[in-house]
Amino acid sequence: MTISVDLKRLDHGRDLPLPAYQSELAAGLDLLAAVDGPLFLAPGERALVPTGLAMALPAGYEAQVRPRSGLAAKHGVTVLNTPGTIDADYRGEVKVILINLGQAPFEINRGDRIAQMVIAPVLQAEIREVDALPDTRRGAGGFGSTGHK
Ligand SMILES: O=c1ccn([C@H]2C[C@H](O)[C@@H](COP(=O)(O)OP(=O)(O)OP(=O)(O)O)O2)c(=O)[nH]1
Ligand SMILES: [Mg+2]
Repeated sequence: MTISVDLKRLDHGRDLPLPAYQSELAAGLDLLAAVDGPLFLAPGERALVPTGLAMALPAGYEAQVRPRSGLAAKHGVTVLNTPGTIDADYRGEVKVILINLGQAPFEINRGDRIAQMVIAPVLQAEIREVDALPDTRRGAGGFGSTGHK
């Protein structure tokens, strides 16, 4: 299914290409780093990386900021708060909280594809407080209660 999403390139991202799906049925749009110069992430270090983008999602949708598996597998670099949540009413700059969990410093340059953004439908719940919840077979069992293998 396809929906329209309004994206705005901010001044410091004006020269960067718009995020794009990299294959016909890709789920995520790659997000680019709108940094001025190289940004070095030491092992264990994190950074709030600008994308130079703002957006307006339709009501009923969110955008999820997710890691790229290549960066994670090759360099240990991931999105700290994955999946990051972009609310439909957010008009600020989309930023990516990257963390280097690898053992070597990681360099980010302008235009590098640092994360991906998945547009997804989201429901808002109408919360009703109750005194009792319906019984189930699982009950309060969790956290490995069904076995460990
Ligand atoms: O990876 C992220 C996560 C969030 N945001 C922006 C969009 C989102 O709509 C807003 C708030 O995010 P969130 O609700 O996760 O953060 P918070 O700490 O709860 O901040 P707030 O009190 O502003 O909601 O920040 C990003 O740009 N990147
Ligand atoms: Mg919040």
